[in-house]
Amino acid sequence: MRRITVLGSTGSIGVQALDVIEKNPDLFTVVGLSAGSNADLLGEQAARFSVEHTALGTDESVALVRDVETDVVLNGITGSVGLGPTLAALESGATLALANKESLIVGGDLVKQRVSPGQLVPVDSEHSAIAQALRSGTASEVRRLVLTASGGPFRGRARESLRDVTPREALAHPTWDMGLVVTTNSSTLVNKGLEVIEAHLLFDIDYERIEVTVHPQSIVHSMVEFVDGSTIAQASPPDMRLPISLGLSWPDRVPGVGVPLDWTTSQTWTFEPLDGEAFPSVALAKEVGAAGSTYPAVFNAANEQAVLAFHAGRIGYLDILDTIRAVVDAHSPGSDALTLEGVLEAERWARAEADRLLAG
Ligand SMILES: NC(=O)C1=CN([C@@H]2O[C@H](COP(=O)(O)OP(=O)(O)OC[C@H]3O[C@@H](n4cnc5c(N)ncnc54)[C@H](OP(=O)(O)O)[C@@H]3O)[C@@H](O)[C@H]2O)C=CC1
Ligand SMILES: CC(=O)[C@@H](O)[C@H](O)COP(=O)(O)O
Ligand SMILES: [Mn+2]
Repeated sequence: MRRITVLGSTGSIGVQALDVIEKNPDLFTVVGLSAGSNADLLGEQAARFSVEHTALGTDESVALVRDVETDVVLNGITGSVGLGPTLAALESGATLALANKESLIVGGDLVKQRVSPGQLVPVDSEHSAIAQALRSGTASEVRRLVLTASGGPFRGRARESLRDVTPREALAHPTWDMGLVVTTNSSTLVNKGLEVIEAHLLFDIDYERIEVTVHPQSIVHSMVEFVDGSTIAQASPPDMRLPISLGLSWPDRVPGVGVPLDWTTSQTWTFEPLDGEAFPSVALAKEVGAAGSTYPAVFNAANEQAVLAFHAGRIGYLDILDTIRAVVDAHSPGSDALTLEGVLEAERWARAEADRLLAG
């Protein structure tokens, strides 16, 4: 029986994780829950799972992770505020099932240095797919990683045609039902850019050997190409409960957690190149990833500010990418080795710089 702490239990990942746990009472028990501000739902969840320890906000989430003995911490918080809880989870010695990709991306080596072998299990669907595919080979046999992208709701559109799209249109994801930030990021392809950096950090593969292909059906969740020309892909209908369950029970699979593909009906899976002119975010993310230091933190923080401003109706859709680019260009990182204070300071600067540009 694994004891699970779910951070961000009131969100999309958190609610689906509790569904997996509830259906598998012989495998999992919940010992801690946290949310940002939704105290009502958190209270209901605590009552439903008889959980004694709950937390609201980042500081309480960190304390929860430190104080409550647990086998697995699922970090389902959204945004780089998840960094403190991620570091606390690693320090606690528990397995970290990581949906909160932002904490790995902004923390970079600071996070990696704290990870014991096998301690971090990716929950993001693409990275779970790669981790599953890598069970069939060693890292030295990998030629490249190929991340799939749905292409989002604006796939096939030219950049200029996106100037007046609304928040509602940006939230109409074609295949996944997710929280506001990651859904918006899918529409701009910033999510895929973040995921390229995440893949580099998780699997130690150079950026030149990480590619993105657009796969609108979101059935193949990513692929590993090996040195002999073999490619192993992981495929399943789009349902996060599968990678969440693997995060909670790695390396074991949870029987019945997902519905398998139906091979009795016709289906078509398509793959097409990413339109880098309409969606420059992946190329920009590779640039900031390769630059390293505090650049990924600045990229992410500028995006978080711009996404909030877009949903508040303060800026247009194309301003999101323009702002990220301008903030990244204006950034000059300190020359010293990456420190937590350095990352937090770079983030503060990037948020202020983004807000200044957006207000203008
Ligand atoms: N949803 C999905 O299918 C996928 C999500 N991911 C990643 O998983 C993470 C979560 O995404 P998603 O579930 O969609 O997001 P949601 O917006 O649906 O949920 C976010 C959760 O984080 C909580 N939260 C926000 N701020 C804080 C804070 N300061 N301290 C503690 N908890 C906080 C929210 O609480 P409250 O409700 O109180 O605001 C909520 O429980 C993101 O990093 C995303 O990129 C990755 C792959 C797929
Ligand atoms: C389900 C999941 O992992 C999301 O991060 C997903 O990747 C979003 O889809 P796209 O970014 O490919 O549109
Ligand atoms: Mn993903």
